[in-house]
Amino acid sequence: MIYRKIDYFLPFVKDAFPLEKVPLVQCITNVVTIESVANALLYIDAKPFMGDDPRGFPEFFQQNDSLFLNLGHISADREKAILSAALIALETKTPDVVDLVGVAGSKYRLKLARQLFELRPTVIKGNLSEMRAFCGLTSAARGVDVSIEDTNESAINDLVQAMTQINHSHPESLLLATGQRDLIVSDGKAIFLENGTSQLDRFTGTGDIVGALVTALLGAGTPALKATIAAISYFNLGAEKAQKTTIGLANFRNETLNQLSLLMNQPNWYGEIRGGTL
Ligand SMILES: Nc1ncnc2c1ncn2[C@@H]1O[C@H](COP(=O)(O)OP(=O)(O)OP(=O)(O)O)[C@@H](O)[C@H]1O
Ligand SMILES: Cc1ncsc1CCO
Ligand SMILES: [Mg+2]
Repeated sequence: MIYRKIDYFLPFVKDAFPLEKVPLVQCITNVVTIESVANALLYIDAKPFMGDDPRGFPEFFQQNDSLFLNLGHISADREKAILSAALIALETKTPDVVDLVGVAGSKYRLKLARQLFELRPTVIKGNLSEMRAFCGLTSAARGVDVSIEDTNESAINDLVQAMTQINHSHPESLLLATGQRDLIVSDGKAIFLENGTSQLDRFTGTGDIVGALVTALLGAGTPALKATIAAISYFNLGAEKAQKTTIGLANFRNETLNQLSLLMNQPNWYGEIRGGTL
């Protein structure tokens, strides 16, 4: 693990915000956090569209700039809709992000995730426990959150190795695993980021929001690695700021979301990025 100075990260964050254009981001996402995801997109000046009915897809895909597919809330119908949207994204070269919510504890989600991966999403992401399950490693997760046992040094090393192998056979897709330390594997390169605060584990939808922010940046024309590093750093540095001025989780949540619209006005918002290469 080599820590890198801010100069290493500058090309990935410097001009990422404000977005170059206002992207229309189509989201098929879970009902738990759908409103937070839509508002988070609006706060960074993207346009959300929660269009999940396949009857609308031919029209939606003429308008959208990118697609967010989140497995947090699945039914037989939604599974069909997600697969059909991923196929159209491949055909129309619409950049897309697959969020592996719940794959660690749900075999049919894992099966769907593998099917979606064959359709070459631009980015595939999950928390550390979800990404372990996706890579075929044992995962200690219960439900949708990271399990502490999946976050120690040796678990992280195994995961980076497994992600690198998968990236080798599927070079079109960037892999992202989130948690206290975020891991990114793309083009054979492995990068880690360490911003954020432990309270981010204590309100729901943080991973969903990060997934949607990556999707918005892709929709604005940002390449995958830059979109991923910029989205995570922007969200996590906003949360660090929120933590300093709030008491209580509901206020922290509110201020973290508030920072999505504010942080970009600070010229050096990325100055405190911590991370490096693996
Ligand atoms: N303990 C932590 N310390 C610092 N940052 C964290 C921590 N846990 C999560 N984060 C940050 O919070 C964001 C969401 O990551 P997390 O792994 O919690 O997603 P998730 O489990 O998919 O969330 P959800 O399922 O609630 O949407 C990421 O940007 C990550 O870096
Ligand atoms: C709590 C929860 N359950 C299914 S999806 C979801 C939101 C976090 O992704
Ligand atoms: Mg998640």
